[in-house]
Amino acid sequence: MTGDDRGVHVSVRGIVTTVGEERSVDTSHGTSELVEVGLERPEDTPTTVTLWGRWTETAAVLEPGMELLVTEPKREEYEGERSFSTTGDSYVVVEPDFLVNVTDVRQWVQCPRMYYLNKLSSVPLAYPVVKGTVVHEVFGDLLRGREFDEAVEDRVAEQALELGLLDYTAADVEREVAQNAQAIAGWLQQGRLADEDEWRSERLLVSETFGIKGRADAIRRGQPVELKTGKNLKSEPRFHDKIQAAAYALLLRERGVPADTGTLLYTKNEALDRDEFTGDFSPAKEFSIGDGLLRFVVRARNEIAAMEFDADVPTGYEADAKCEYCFEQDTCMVVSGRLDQESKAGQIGTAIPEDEREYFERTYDAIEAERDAAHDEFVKLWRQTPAERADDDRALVDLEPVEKRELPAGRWELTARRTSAAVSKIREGDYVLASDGDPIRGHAELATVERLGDEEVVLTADEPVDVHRLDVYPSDIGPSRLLTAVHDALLKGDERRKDVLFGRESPSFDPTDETFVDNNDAQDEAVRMAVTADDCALIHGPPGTGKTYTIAQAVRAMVERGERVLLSAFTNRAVDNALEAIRDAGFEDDDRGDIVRIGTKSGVREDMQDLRLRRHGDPQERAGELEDASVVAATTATCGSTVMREQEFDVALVDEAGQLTEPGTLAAVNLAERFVLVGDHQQLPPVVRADTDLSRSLFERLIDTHPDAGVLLDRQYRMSQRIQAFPSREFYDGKLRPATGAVAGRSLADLDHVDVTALPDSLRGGVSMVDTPGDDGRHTDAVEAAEVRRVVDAHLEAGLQPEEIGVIAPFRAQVAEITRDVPDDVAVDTVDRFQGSAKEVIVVSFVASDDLDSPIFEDYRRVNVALTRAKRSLVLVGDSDTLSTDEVYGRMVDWADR
Ligand SMILES: Nc1ncnc2c1ncn2[C@@H]1O[C@H](COP(=O)(O)OP(=O)(O)OP(=O)(O)O)[C@@H](O)[C@H]1O
Repeated sequence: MTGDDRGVHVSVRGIVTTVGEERSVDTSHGTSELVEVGLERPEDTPTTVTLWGRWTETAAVLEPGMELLVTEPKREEYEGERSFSTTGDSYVVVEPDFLVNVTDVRQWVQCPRMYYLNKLSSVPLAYPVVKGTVVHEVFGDLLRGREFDEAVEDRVAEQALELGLLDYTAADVEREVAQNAQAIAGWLQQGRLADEDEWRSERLLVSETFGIKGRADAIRRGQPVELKTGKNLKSEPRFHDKIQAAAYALLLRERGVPADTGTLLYTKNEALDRDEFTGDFSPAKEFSIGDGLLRFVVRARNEIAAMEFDADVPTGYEADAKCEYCFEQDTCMVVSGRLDQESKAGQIGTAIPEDEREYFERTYDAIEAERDAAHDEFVKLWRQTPAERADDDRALVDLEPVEKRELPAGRWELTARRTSAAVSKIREGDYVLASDGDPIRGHAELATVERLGDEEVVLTADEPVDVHRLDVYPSDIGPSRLLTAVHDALLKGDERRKDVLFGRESPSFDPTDETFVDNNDAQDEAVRMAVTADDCALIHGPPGTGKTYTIAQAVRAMVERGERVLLSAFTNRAVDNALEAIRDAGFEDDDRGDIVRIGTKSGVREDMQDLRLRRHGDPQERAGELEDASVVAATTATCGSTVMREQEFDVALVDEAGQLTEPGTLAAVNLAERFVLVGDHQQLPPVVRADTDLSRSLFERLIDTHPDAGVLLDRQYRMSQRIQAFPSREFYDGKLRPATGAVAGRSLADLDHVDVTALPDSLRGGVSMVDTPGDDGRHTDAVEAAEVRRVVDAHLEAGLQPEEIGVIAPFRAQVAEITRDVPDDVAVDTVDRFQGSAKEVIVVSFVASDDLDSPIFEDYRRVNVALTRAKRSLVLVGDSDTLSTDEVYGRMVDWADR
């Protein structure tokens, strides 16, 4: 038993070991089916649970290894053995930690194949979808009391970019949306007259019992309301629409709200011409939600969870769906044909080659593993205590609500005071769960972090909430976009491109003897390859070798040739750095074309805001700005967005390619005829949650497969020769050299404002080791932190400016410990956040007193990044004995200690 044996919410939970045959038995209520399931329980004895009646349908999808939860079971003792069986109140949940979206359940009920297709290829840019979004937003606005015309106008303007790309004018869309919204407004009005309506819009509901999550369009007097922008002239809502409302009712019930009625609002009904049709024109259709329907929802959800357990592919035979009436039939047949899958609709076209199918399946599984890992993050919202969440840097706790201010459009600005200087992953611009202290069972709202100061945090949200806690919102949009990228590359991609990606053909180049960079041969060659590549070019740039500079020269040369360029990178920072270099190269002055930066306000750096494409406004203007731009810059994640997937480029240039997964890279390169990847696979690898081969970048694989398409930038403009020596030898086969004599000879003594004689002898050598015994802290080391502070102070006293000094530590806790006592302008951060930047002086705190069990040591590439941030002086602080237990770090200590 988990939880309280005698409590109300009793349940039995375990891992399935055996699934018996279905049997019929005669009971006092007639004949009934049953299946016995063996369960292993982590902290209890193994047991058996008998699933009765329609729960045998769930038993049919069960397999050993799956986790099973049965609520409200009956307990039986027989000859000392305890067993369980379902009761009339029970729910049976397969893999309860796998969170299925309500919209997925709806789709699955329509056709399991449709659910699968939707996973592979996210929603394309299409007018009905955009209009649907606008109507939903207007609905929310009306609920919050916003004025009708203003809401329609503003929400249409918000979708200007999408609408413009689809060639719709604002006036046309406003007219149509107004018609749809009229139905809602009228219906709302009736409720208001009765003066008993209690509404709230867009509610996020996550169920820890049923493994379901979703956002209900609205809750009215505790009952779910779903909006559909279609018509329905029958008196009953459509079955799959009912399923959606019923799922929300289930989640509300879990919270103790007695939801038993669903309402579907078909907004188009009111807009129809009544003379043409006969039928039920009322937009709102209510239906009652009984236990049978709720159990149906859970069984459908179980089918999805069971299928995802071993990443099976549904065939469509699972459902009664009629393929000939399905508007997805063609797509379904094409996907079945290309991937040689069995499907009810049948196959058309020829299958992609064996190796591509194998790649597809392997990558699909790896992405699904990422999705599972994202789900684990959700589960932590209720499994971990607030303190554990805070320790994991995934929450800010102990906030005190200060103010709730209503904003003009009915949204809210929420201010809370921070009671500690705790660190977390939460940043300005992030989407977070703002809650009263319990993000799952309490009151929680999805909110945007507008400002995050040391004292205060300011958020905006649809509804007011007393903010006591913020949690990172574990979105799974990432995996969905990755799947789409793989689908687009393999099923829709160009054949020649795939020949190159799969190593069947070598990339070709169209030679030119033009010179692009006159003082650096490797850079010159890199730009030449980038400009003349028919398929792809790979630029390997170790630290400080002018990757950004090379990218700027390449983009300039490409635009000069009349090409349209997509400039992308893993992080916003790299995108903005590249743009800065392009501007520095005089791009705009030459009037060669426009640059457009796509990103959120908080994601884009201040000095690039003028390039940022605004989304609000007139459709034709917004779309024109994007379509006319000769350079479009965005992160690779944004390249997977609906709008970007519609764009076409001659060439995609992707920076930080060593940090991108294969599908992450494909999201950008899918949009262009040819591509250039720039990166360094000896620095940080792709960040992935699950241990799969997604952690190897496409860049690294292609450098291996097509060495001739690659070029190494071998001259670095950053580090003194003394600093460069070790990383060059260990990580770049000794090929890295200083670009000039001046770079080679760099030292603190060159800086006019620095008096080197004021530094202790031990810190004058360019690379130094400060040996500390350390303390026993796991994530912090106070002794080491104190030493780091002394080193920083010594440099400040010698005249260095705080902003010329950087400190790198492996854990955020150590970062916080050090930050407390050094001046604000000294940058203190983890390796991951230091990649791509450099300082005159870098101090590295290793926090290793007993073993090398820390993120910085997981991978030599992290240490490489840490060591190569320094220009003139590098100070390593740590326990040299512990460090020397590893061969590479032993050599590092010898080098530093020289
Ligand atoms: N060919 C060149 N001639 C003169 N200066 C150059 C040249 N290439 C690069 N530089 C200079 O070297 C410095 C480092 O270049 P850049 O920032 O492009 O390096 P990077 O490889 O992008 O660095 P990181 O490793 O941090 O990504 C810059 O100040 C840049 O202006």
